[in-house]
Amino acid sequence: MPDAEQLPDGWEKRTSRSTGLSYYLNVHTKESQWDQPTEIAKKSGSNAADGPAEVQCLHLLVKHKGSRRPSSWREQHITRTKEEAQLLLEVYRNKIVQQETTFEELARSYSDCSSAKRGGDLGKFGRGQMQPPFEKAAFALNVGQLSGIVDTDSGLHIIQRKS
Ligand SMILES: O=C(O)CN(Cc1ccccc1)C(=O)c1nc(-c2ccccc2)[nH]c1C(=O)O
Repeated sequence: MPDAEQLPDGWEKRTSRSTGLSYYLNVHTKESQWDQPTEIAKKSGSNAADGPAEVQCLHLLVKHKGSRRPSSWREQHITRTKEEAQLLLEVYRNKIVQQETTFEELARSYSDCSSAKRGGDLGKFGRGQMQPPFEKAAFALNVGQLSGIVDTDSGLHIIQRKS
């Protein structure tokens, strides 16, 4: 059983401002996770030879009033705050982790991205195609893994890598 305060290299323990819950931040990829890490934090893009040329991911985007385009198929004028968006995504993420529903079902209903109609499926993409924070998080995922909350100019996302 790992010592409660002893974290593997590359991780920091943080507290969510919206929920007060503790989470863990990978200082290299800036990606967060709820589960206490047991392995050294993965470095993004550590070696092109080791990373995949492209990945296929699902994502669920929750926009907020600070998003670059605070409008979507769901809501013409998005006024929620970033904190409210974070809270929503934490609820969605927990539902997926608890297997109460599927990523695709939630994305289809609640994602503010046009990919909602495809269950959040973005298809395959390579490096240089997505916003840097999104790319870093997506390429740091193992196949099947669910990201923490990822912050881009479009809004807040959770990402699941499919291949
Ligand atoms: O950021 C902007 O200025 C406007 N965008 C970019 C956009 C707009 C329409 C379709 C795809 C991307 C979005 O806000 C946006 N970003 C995304 C996005 C962001 C990261 C990864 C995948 C999709 N989807 C959307 C959308 O409306 O559907």
